[in-house]
Amino acid sequence: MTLKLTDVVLTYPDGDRTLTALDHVSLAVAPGEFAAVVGPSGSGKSSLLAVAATLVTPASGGVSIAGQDVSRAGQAARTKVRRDHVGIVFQQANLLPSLTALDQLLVMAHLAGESPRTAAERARELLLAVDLGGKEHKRPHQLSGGERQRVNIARALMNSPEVLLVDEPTSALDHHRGERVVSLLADLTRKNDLATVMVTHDLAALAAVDTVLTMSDGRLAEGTPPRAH
Ligand SMILES: Nc1ncnc2c1ncn2[C@@H]1O[C@H](COP(=O)(O)OP(=O)(O)OP(=O)(O)O)[C@@H](O)[C@H]1O
Repeated sequence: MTLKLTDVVLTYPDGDRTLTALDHVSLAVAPGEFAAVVGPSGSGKSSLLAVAATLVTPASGGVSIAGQDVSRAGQAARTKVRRDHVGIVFQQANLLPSLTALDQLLVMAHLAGESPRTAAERARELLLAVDLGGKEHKRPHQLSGGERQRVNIARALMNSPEVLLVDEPTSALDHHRGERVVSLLADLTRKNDLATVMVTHDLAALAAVDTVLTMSDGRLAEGTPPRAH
């Protein structure tokens, strides 16, 4: 399993008490599997993504990414695992306003110390894969919301991650653009053998996923997605 959470408990201080955001959560996502996480506001979806992204350390339980146990790893080791194996797509595209689509991707490679030539090749391939061939030199304000989200996805794949974590990718998009982004995520998951976890409120998006995980009060229940046909 590429992403594995075992009996994870995450708590936050809440006045003189503690709030349990994740209450003994276990999940496993295999390469090529597209999982959606749904559930009411405050049920723990973002907390689950943050733990899987190694951005927060749970109070107890195991977190394994691409075969590496990161639950007891220090800050530097967690950053390395994140940089080498995890792609993260946030809700808002948060692209840098002055950079072209191509440069948004190259910044990532530069930060990772990759050779500019290999990086440029890979960045062009990824922009083609998200259907933005010909738009490499456009800046964010020259792109539609859906196109910006696709740049965001391509950027998350620059480090060739095994795990892709996606937070509400369709919330700023109309139905048609949202559908396109979700079907692109499904394609990329299969083609690149990614273990993808997508938090969503968008019920239409569930037709494209393999697994639906439902969070409620910090607990997780697994179900089968409704099929369109
Ligand atoms: N940094 C924090 N400090 C304290 N409590 C937090 C923190 N982050 C989240 N919480 C609490 O943890 C619980 C789970 O929050 P989380 O953001 O994971 O829910 P969510 O399902 O993603 O919600 P939404 O759909 O509204 O984004 C909530 O009760 C929230 O108030």
